[in-house]
Amino acid sequence: MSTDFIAEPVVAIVVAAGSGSRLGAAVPKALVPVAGVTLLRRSLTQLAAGGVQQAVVVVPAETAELFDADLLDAPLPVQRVVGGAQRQDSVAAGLAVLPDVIADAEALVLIHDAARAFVPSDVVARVIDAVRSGADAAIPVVPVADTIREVDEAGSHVIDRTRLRGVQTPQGFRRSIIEAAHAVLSDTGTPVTDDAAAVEYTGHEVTLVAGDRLAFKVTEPLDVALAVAVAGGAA
Ligand SMILES: Nc1ccn([C@@H]2O[C@H](COP(=O)(O)OP(=O)(O)OP(=O)(O)O)[C@@H](O)[C@H]2O)c(=O)n1
Ligand SMILES: C[C@](O)(CO)[C@H](O)COP(=O)(O)O
Repeated sequence: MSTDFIAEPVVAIVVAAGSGSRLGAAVPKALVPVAGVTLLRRSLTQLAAGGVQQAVVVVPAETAELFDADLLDAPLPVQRVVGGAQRQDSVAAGLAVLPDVIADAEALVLIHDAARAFVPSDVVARVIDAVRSGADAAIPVVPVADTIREVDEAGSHVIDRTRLRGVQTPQGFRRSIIEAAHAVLSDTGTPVTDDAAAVEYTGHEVTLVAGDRLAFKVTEPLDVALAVAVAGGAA
């Protein structure tokens, strides 16, 4: 009998179903080209380089067909699915098709914003390694660069930024844990802004790994200028 260790498969859910209203591009944000390569394709390439083996790509219902050409010859096997009104709905739509994509109940699931197109492959690998090593949830984080103030009715006060972290993606989970967490959110109508908050809501601990400024989220037009500079080419 072979005693070789067979690592669990790694599947990514890449959420690309946002409207991109703050960017205001003529095409869906995930299809915005930077130096000739779309944000979505860049994300898939970085995920594959970091150890992801297949992906579910969640796209907007109104423009779903526009994504087909970009997904031809993707750097890893991809299934396209339509998303929902909020990011959380889009993640849930991706999780819903996982049984069609992968049989292994203990697969690793990475959830990634297509808009974080320049995430370094070593960040992806760190997230995968942390979950493989036993973390229920692993997320990349970076220190906060600005001084931060909390505002309330009484005025505002400064927060100790040494205790704060900016949260990036991909966020990694054991499949059973993230599926159960999103089911609870759906049953209870609980909103979250990321998937680590979902598993935390269901009582799991979140492990932090080192993120990278390059995993910035393309959100506003200025971010495209940064993306072009990072890509080292013309828009
Ligand atoms: N209903 C939604 C909303 C967001 N997203 C995805 O979640 C990621 C993070 O969202 P953000 O970058 O803020 O994108 P948008 O919601 O599209 O941006 P905006 O708020 O400017 O409209 C993106 O990859 C986006 O496509 C999604 O799949 N489904
Ligand atoms: C998931 C996320 O990118 C982590 O920082 C962030 O919460 C997404 O927020 P958005 O408002 O949906 O872009």
